[in-house]
Amino acid sequence: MSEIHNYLALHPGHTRVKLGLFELGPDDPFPRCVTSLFVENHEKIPWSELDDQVPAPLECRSILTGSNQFLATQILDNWKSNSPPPLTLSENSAIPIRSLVDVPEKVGADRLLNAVAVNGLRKPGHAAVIVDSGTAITVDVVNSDGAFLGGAILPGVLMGARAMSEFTTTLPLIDGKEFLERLPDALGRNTEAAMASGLYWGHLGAVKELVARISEQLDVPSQLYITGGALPILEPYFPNAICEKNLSLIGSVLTARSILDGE
Ligand SMILES: Nc1ncnc2c1ncn2[C@@H]1O[C@H](COP(=O)(O)OP(=O)(O)O)[C@@H](O)[C@H]1O
Ligand SMILES: CC(C)(COP(=O)(O)O)[C@@H](O)C(=O)NCCC(=O)O
Ligand SMILES: [K+]
Repeated sequence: MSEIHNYLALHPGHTRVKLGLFELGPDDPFPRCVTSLFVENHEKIPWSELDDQVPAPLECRSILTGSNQFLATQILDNWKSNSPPPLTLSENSAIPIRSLVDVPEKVGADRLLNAVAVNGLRKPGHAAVIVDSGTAITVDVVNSDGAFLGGAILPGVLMGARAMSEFTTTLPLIDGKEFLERLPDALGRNTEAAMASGLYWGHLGAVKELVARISEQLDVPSQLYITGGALPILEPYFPNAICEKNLSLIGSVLTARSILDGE
């Protein structure tokens, strides 16, 4: 009987560390999520919360990926002494995807991992457009053969808020949590409200425009996948999209299997 493995995936981004525990058999197209949690970068990883659910160290394969190298090194330095160190990715060529871009090694591993996950989930014969709205926003494409074609990179919502206050002498720093959790009126009647409107609705508009323009270039039907911390903002406006908060973790687990099983 083929063996199902447990996987612990950690993905430090520029805002949060995403962690998840998954199960995956050798022939499964994608892993089953047992549990996942997201920890703000300034907070400690609550290992004790996971301890009940994480199997004994030697029975669990672990992988550490992510766009934030600084945080990845910190996690590695503080790795639990009774567990074997996690698999890390020193180069993109270890990620099981063909990359048809100018310089494949320069692509953020997070973008390729999302694409690997989508290749496990995608309808056969369909291409996919992948939106990851996090610290930065990426809108990428995999073609119907599963190759990564590149896409667009733009500032994330909170980065935009920070930039407006840093690059002007007049605009305040508005509280991200507040405006992201309450739908702003498009017609803002004071500075803060106008900034909240621009950031919120501008983010939605930018993503819609990029998805439309990129989809137009595809010669086969495509599916839309959305992930990232701003997923709750986008989800209501893309009723046909597949929304998956764990996309980068799923891609990490599929990558770990491909490396460890030498597929
Ligand atoms: N409650 C929220 N609603 C909508 N968007 C949010 C919320 N909280 C955070 N965000 C957005 O998500 C981003 C963090 O997303 P995340 O996927 O964790 O980042 P990273 O790209 O670094 O992995 C924030 O910078 C912000 O733009
Ligand atoms: C664009 C990114 C900063 C996104 O990072 P994130 O918002 O997920 O933390 C990351 O994918 C990256 O550093 N990319 C390198 C350049 C490239 O992908 O071409
Ligand atoms: K992102």
